[in-house]
Amino acid sequence: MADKIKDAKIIFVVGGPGSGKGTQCERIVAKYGYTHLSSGDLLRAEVASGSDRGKQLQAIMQKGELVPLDTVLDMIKDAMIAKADVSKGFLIDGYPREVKQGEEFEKKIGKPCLLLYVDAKSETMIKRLLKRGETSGRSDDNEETIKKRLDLYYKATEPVIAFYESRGIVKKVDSELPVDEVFVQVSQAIDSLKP
Ligand SMILES: Nc1ncnc2c1ncn2[C@@H]1O[C@H](COP(=O)(O)OP(=O)(O)O)[C@@H](O)[C@H]1O
Ligand SMILES: Nc1ncnc2c1ncn2[C@H]1C[C@H](O)[C@@H](COP(=O)(O)OP(=O)(O)O)O1
Ligand SMILES: [Mg+2]
Repeated sequence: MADKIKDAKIIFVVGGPGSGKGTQCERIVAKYGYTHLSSGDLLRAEVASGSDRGKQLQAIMQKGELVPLDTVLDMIKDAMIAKADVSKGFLIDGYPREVKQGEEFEKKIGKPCLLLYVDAKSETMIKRLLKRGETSGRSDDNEETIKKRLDLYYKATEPVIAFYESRGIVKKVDSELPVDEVFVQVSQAIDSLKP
């Protein structure tokens, strides 16, 4: 099982909260048929299940903090194994959020061929998240938690981009632009991958 995943295309999708990762992933799924796995969505599904573990996760996420590495990585790995037979490639959205997460992923699962860096200004991300918060029902889309998520992004997640830049696999897209125009850049990044 794990061997099958090793041969699959793995794309990390990294960017600040509200930068537009989920939006672009949806478009990628529609055009390229890749499997979209969002660490945040997997965690929210666990919260929705009402399990004890879900309750612990909810408390952490509401504070804008990172849940334990092993929890997220196990969830992603299980979801990848479940799709290994049918997937043309995996979009790993919202992971890694710190360099250590990337290192552990590579030890346990495999190497990414691309890191898609979805870049937007912090003012833009705040504006989008507050707007999303009007309808998302997400307990972390409020002003106080947004500020914490942004701080943590700059502190813990930006170093992830530098880490993979040294490996030459980072493609940055300008997510200040309208969704369609961002997706033109995303498509170019994906089309440039070797088969
Ligand atoms: N390029 C864009 N221009 C304008 N609004 C955008 C753009 N990309 C995303 N949004 C909006 O910003 C919000 C956050 O996008 P989302 O894809 O959920 O971000 P993330 O998954 O990175 O948190 C959503 O409400 C989305 O509709
Ligand atoms: N890889 C990861 N490691 C630790 N915590 C994570 C995680 N991915 C998500 N979480 C937790 C903490 C985040 O603040 C919360 C929401 O994540 P998300 O849905 O990816 O946010 P967004 O798409 O707005 O960037 O879930
Ligand atoms: Mg998202």
